[in-house]
Amino acid sequence: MKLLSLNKLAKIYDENTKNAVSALKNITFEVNRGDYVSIMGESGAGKSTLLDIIATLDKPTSGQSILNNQDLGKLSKNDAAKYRRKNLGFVFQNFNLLDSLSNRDNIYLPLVLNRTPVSEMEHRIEPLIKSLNIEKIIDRYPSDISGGQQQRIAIARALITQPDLLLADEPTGSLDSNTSKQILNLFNEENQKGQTIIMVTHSSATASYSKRTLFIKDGKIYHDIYRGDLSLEDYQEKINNTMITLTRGDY
Ligand SMILES: Nc1ncnc2c1ncn2[C@@H]1O[C@H](COP(=O)(O)OP(=O)(O)OP(=O)(O)O)[C@@H](O)[C@H]1O
Repeated sequence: MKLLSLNKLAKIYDENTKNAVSALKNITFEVNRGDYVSIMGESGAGKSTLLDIIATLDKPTSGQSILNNQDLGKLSKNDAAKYRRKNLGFVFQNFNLLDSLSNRDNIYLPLVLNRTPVSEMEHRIEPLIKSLNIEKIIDRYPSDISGGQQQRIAIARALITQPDLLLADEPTGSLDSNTSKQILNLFNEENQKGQTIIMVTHSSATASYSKRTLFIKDGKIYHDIYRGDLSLEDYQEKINNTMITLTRGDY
């Protein structure tokens, strides 16, 4: 079932000035519920711009981004903030946890902002504590735990609102390769439980954990590949080969 549709999406920064940058051009694709899509491309290709538009942090110059029948470009700033808190979860490269709050309170934060009753917050955090293996650190503070543990707390914070869509921007960019694998395995577990995920990454190893990889080049979709029955290694090789042809196309 379709969750997200991008229709002929374009973004021009500083339109009608001599500094105009055409960051996205005619982007059209759909994401189904339960999909796990990674977005790859060289620096400056338009990945962050695309993620910002899907995240309702920015608006397209033309075209539409429709999530669950809601045209995101039509939301006012206030409504976009409410929509984000209710329907989207975010995981960032640098975790973005608040040091002044305990890990538990960091996880509760989006629910506090949504005025969720305490009993409901306690009910929702329990399965996350178990599945993300954060029992031992839940009442400590972000500055007292490792990067991988901080990312687990950040994932719990993103999932506690039970978002339609989890958006991740280089979620393993600050982690060593073993810890990255653990975090990516957690994403896979959540995806197997039905969580839809879109993840921006520079790393083919990271992208190989997803079910589908979209390649962006110069603001356009260059390629769209599916893992299908491929092993992690074979899928990573396919992603690497696509990145090589994408890069070579410059010359
Ligand atoms: N706020 C802005 N104002 C003007 N131009 C911008 C702005 N943000 C991005 N751009 C330009 O839009 C294009 C796409 O940038 P974007 O940040 O989306 O690329 P990216 O693929 O995410 O790159 P990276 O991998 O380096 O983060 C680039 O040419 C960039 O310079």
